[in-house]
Amino acid sequence: MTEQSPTPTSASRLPEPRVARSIADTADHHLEIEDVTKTFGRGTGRREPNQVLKGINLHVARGGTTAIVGPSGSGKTTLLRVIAGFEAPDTGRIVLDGQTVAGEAWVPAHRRSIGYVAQDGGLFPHLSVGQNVAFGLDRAAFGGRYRSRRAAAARVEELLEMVSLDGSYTKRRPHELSGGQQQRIALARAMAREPEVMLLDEPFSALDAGLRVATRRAVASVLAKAGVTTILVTHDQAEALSFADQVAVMRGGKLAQIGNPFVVYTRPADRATAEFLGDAVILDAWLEGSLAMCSLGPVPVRHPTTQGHVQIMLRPEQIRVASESPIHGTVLDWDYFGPESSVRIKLAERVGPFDPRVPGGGEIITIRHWNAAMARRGMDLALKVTGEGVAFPVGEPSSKPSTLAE
Ligand SMILES: Nc1ncnc2c1ncn2[C@@H]1O[C@H](COP(=O)(O)OP(=O)(O)OP(=O)(O)O)[C@@H](O)[C@H]1O
Repeated sequence: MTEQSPTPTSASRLPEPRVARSIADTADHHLEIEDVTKTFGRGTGRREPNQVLKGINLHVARGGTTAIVGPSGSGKTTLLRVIAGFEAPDTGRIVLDGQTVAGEAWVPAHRRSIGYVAQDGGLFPHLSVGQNVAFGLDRAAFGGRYRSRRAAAARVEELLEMVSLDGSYTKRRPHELSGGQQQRIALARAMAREPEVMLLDEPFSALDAGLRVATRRAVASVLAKAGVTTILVTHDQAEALSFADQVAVMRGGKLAQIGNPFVVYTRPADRATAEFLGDAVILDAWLEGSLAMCSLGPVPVRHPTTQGHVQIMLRPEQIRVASESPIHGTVLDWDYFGPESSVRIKLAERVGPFDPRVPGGGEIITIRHWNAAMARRGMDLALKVTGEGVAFPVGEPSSKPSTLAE
């Protein structure tokens, strides 16, 4: 099967997720989520019950950053709300700092030492910036440290400074601020209670590309300095990979893979995860030992779990244009993105007698190249693969709609 083959797409046909060991397994756990399930609409009204969380297991290391990434409707926000205590799980257990907060015991949201920043920031439009931040300040808490007006005002200024906004902002109203500034104030308000865990629910999604990166960096730096354990929910794979030291890929109410960003990107557990986390070149191959023979030549595979006929996955940046190589392809077309181009190439067809162990070639692949000038239609390119591929069993469903599958 080439990248162009139509592939089954319905979520129900996706394979059962395979959960890799988490890097948090060996760390000091701040948060443990064990076998958590949640169903909405059970026994109420005419709606069918909808099981949104189907047995979630996740360990979060103290002071670490975890990104939960997955397509829309996969249950990410529901999981955050269960962690925060806004929803109770049906089964399973949540342990926060060694204390069970959901399961055999129940600790309400306001007693969990968890901060929450929503997608739109959720600032009160009728209150000034200072009043919004002060709202998060529990003046009776911390032994009444901020009970006096002056102490509270000083603390508000300190919190604004923490998110790189000076005291002149206190009198402004939320509508007088940029989206990025509003998100930083929402973070300051959530930080006012000095939570040990911060939950961020797509807080950067409404910002434009440049502001998004800058705000994400600023927020990450504030949380890291304060040593707050952070969980970010996003459907943006690049954001998840760059923000977190642990990425949990969610699909259909389950975690398909948990691991550090490099591992989940370069060694995805299955084809759907591979395609969700970035562009993937998927080719038919014949695997013997740890070497897969495909139309791009022999490609090493790390820890193969199967042999014989497989599909091999490479990232486009692993396929380079070489000055000399026995592997050839012809440029079909390209998309220019400024710093690089996406180049579509038809691989040469193999000549010679049929052999099931040697792919026939002719697949269409997409690679990336920095030099737009080299991409001329009909041009012959010599290609070579760098690094290792990942082998999947033949016929593993794709996560892409068939109309988008290349
Ligand atoms: N309170 C609720 N009552 C009934 N159904 C709900 C409720 N909250 C969420 N759902 C359903 O649960 C499913 C998962 O929703 P959820 O918001 O957790 O997904 P998500 O992965 O965060 O999606 P998105 O990225 O679009 O925000 C959806 O089908 C949604 O309609």
